[in-house]
Amino acid sequence: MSSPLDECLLDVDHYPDGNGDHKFHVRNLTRLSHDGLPILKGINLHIPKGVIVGVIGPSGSGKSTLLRAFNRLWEPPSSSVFLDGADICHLDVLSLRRKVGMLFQLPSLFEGTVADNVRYGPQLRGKKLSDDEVRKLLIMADLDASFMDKSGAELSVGQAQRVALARTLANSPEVLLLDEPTSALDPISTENIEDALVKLNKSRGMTVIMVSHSIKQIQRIADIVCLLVDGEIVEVLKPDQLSQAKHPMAQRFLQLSS
Ligand SMILES: Nc1ncnc2c1ncn2[C@@H]1O[C@H](COP(=O)(O)OP(=O)(O)OP(=O)(O)O)[C@@H](O)[C@H]1O
Repeated sequence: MSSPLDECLLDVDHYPDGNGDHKFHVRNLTRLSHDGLPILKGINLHIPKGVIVGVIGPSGSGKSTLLRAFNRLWEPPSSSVFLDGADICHLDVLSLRRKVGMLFQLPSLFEGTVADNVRYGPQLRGKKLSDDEVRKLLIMADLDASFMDKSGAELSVGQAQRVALARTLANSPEVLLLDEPTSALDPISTENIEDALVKLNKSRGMTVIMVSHSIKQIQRIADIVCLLVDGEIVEVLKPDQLSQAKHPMAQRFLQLSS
């Protein structure tokens, strides 16, 4: 019997649409720029439930574009991205983004306190989180509950990123998309965020898809790594097998990045 990680390596055609074992299923995902140049060239990928997937590759290879397709920040063509077997183009976009939360490189907090930020998403749906619920979410994001009444403006970038994580977690996402979430942070803040992600993955089975420029970071936390070169996934490897990448551009990228 194959493990979930092995399944990620299999060709998409082995599975019919709606296979329940995968969180995401990407089929022939293609994007052209306004000038007609290919940005994504027919990506095929299965992402099993509950894994941490690292996406790495040279600058301009299409990593952010791929990530943004998963919650329709970029609208993919229909029948190319499936969440739990459902074409995401047919889902209500706001419910999709609650299920598939996203953190960016730089946190952008709203005006008000940390608690106001964390309460934001549920409040849109008419639910007011109690102080206790806010504290729990902050702790889940590896931030001390005493931060609750601080203003967003008082925080360091690393603390603000963890508030942004708690704000995302308040929507109870099943998947977290992360676009270089620690590239603006110092090593200690980076470790705090990584710890929080690993805990969320282990304790809640949250699926995490993370773009990172740091191969070391990917090796620390990812279960599986997708190497994207020039709009194509050229390798899907386990983190300890990265040195075995065969594609010449992937090898060069890995050599220069290590
Ligand atoms: N909205 C857009 N319109 C036109 N071209 C775009 C658009 N978004 C991205 N691109 C182009 O698509 C290519 C891939 O961009 P993308 O940001 O996805 O790459 P990346 O791998 O995330 O890069 P980086 O590591 O530098 O962030 C680039 O050549 C970029 O200029």
